[in-house]
Amino acid sequence: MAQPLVGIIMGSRSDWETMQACADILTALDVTFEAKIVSAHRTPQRLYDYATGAAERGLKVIVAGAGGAAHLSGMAASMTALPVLGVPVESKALKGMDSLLSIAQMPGGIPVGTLAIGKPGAINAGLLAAAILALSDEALAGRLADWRAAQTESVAENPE
Ligand SMILES: Nc1c(C(=O)O)ncn1[C@@H]1O[C@H](COP(=O)(O)O)[C@@H](O)[C@H]1O
Repeated sequence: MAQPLVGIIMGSRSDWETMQACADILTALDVTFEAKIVSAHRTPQRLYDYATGAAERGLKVIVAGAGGAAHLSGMAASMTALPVLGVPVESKALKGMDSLLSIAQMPGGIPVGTLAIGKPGAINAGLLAAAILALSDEALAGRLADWRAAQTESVAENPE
């Protein structure tokens, strides 16, 4: 199996429905990734092992999706120098506002690149991870440019 460059982690299996959109984009762009359930709250040792070992294992970007009190991305970012992108998963009680604020409002010094709530955020996390990797991968930069051109092409000018 090819070396994964992006690590998609999520706090619960219930987040997969959202985070699959990130995986789909990476697949479309031919970017290797892995997807794991890792929780700061429920599996703290798994998170510690994952984050501290990520760079050594060859990952280049981590995308972390979680909902509610979403500590996953911030805690991951505290333990690795890799870029961490946070996807606020929509929560039932507060529609993802809790997830968004707990991911975005990091203290200065430990950044998490925060995306939009839900699937749009998961899609954009995939695109942003690809854009980061494309800085040092010309072929991927070309695939990303093609993807964007196809998207532009698909937008009709007239509403009917
Ligand atoms: N926010 C976190 C973390 C974390 O931040 O580490 N671990 C699980 N969770 C979140 O709890 C929500 C409900 O989880 P369940 O559906 O398993 O009850 C999920 O959206 C998950 O991301």
